[in-house]
Amino acid sequence: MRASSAWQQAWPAPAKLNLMLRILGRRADGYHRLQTVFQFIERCDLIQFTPRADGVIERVGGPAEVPPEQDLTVRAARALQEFTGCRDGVAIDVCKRLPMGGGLGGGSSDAATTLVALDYLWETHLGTDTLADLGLQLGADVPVFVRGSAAWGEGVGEALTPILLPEPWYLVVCPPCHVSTGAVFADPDLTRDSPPITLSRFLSGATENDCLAVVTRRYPEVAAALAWLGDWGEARLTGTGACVFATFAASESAQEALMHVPEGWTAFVARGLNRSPLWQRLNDSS
Ligand SMILES: C[C@](O)(CO)[C@H](O)COP(=O)(O)OP(=O)(O)OC[C@H]1O[C@@H](n2ccc(N)nc2=O)[C@H](O)[C@@H]1O
Ligand SMILES: Nc1ncnc2c1ncn2[C@@H]1O[C@H](COP(=O)(O)OP(=O)(O)OP(=O)(O)O)[C@@H](O)[C@H]1O
Repeated sequence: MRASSAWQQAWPAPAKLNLMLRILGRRADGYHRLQTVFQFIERCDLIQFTPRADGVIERVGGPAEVPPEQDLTVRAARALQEFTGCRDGVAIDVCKRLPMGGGLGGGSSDAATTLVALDYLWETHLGTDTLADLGLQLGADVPVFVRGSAAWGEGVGEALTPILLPEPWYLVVCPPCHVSTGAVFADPDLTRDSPPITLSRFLSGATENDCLAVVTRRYPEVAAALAWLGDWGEARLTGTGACVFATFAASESAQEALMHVPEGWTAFVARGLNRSPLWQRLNDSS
């Protein structure tokens, strides 16, 4: 068991954007078959892990609205402990900076960072493939964060092919609503029969998100954010929302747009990343 302390030693859990999202069909278990493109952004939650020798897993800090036992960090730590039979425990402190229910995958990323960090700190040595499989049991978005590469995603989002994309600046706008991913995927009006496309079709401009119509009907705030952002560039929805984003070639132009975001919406500018900062953090430790 390796020691870890101070916030400077915190592990990053970055957000993701879905640069496009197609829904090809629904499986017997209710999950949907997708095609999507994941890219990370440099905006992160931060998580501090303090290993304990007594086997106890506890969350000592985190979002008040998520009870500790339901927190994906705690659930990920328990899953790893049970899978490996490891007798170590951990105190987990989550500094939440990503909006929840925003389609940025914050909870999934927190789970992935917990799996990767504890696999190192507990010296369980499962490695990426097994951690990604374990993560998939916690959420469809967890494997991409475990693997840490921008990717073309298929299956339920777990069949991942790493890709290299331009790394532009994004303006991400978060309207004041919390989208339930489950409710969007359960909506009878959801498009579920999109024909599959190739990566090159995406690269030549097929960037639709099949959740858009249902999300904007259920959440007018998302429609308003898309309309506002559309004046600055091509406005897209990430995942099931609520966040929307647009691409900028230069940080300055993204910052200029940020200054005009209407009051009441949170927003930030962040660089796109093909490699998750989680892996840089792991390399710094090793
Ligand atoms: C929309 C995306 O964020 C795109 O990256 C993901 O597909 C959602 O990933 P996630 O939040 O990790 O999803 P989970 O926590 O596994 O599932 C939340 C809910 O979304 C639905 N769900 C999710 C992923 C998927 N491929 N099909 C689904 O139908 C399931 O009904 C589930 O009840
Ligand atoms: N550490 C955590 N951070 C955020 N949410 C968590 C966490 N643990 C559990 N949750 C639960 O997961 C829900 C979804 O949170 P999350 O921030 O991942 O949404 P999201 O960005 O819409 O995700 P996705 O794009 O994967 O659907 C929250 O509403 C919360 O109830």
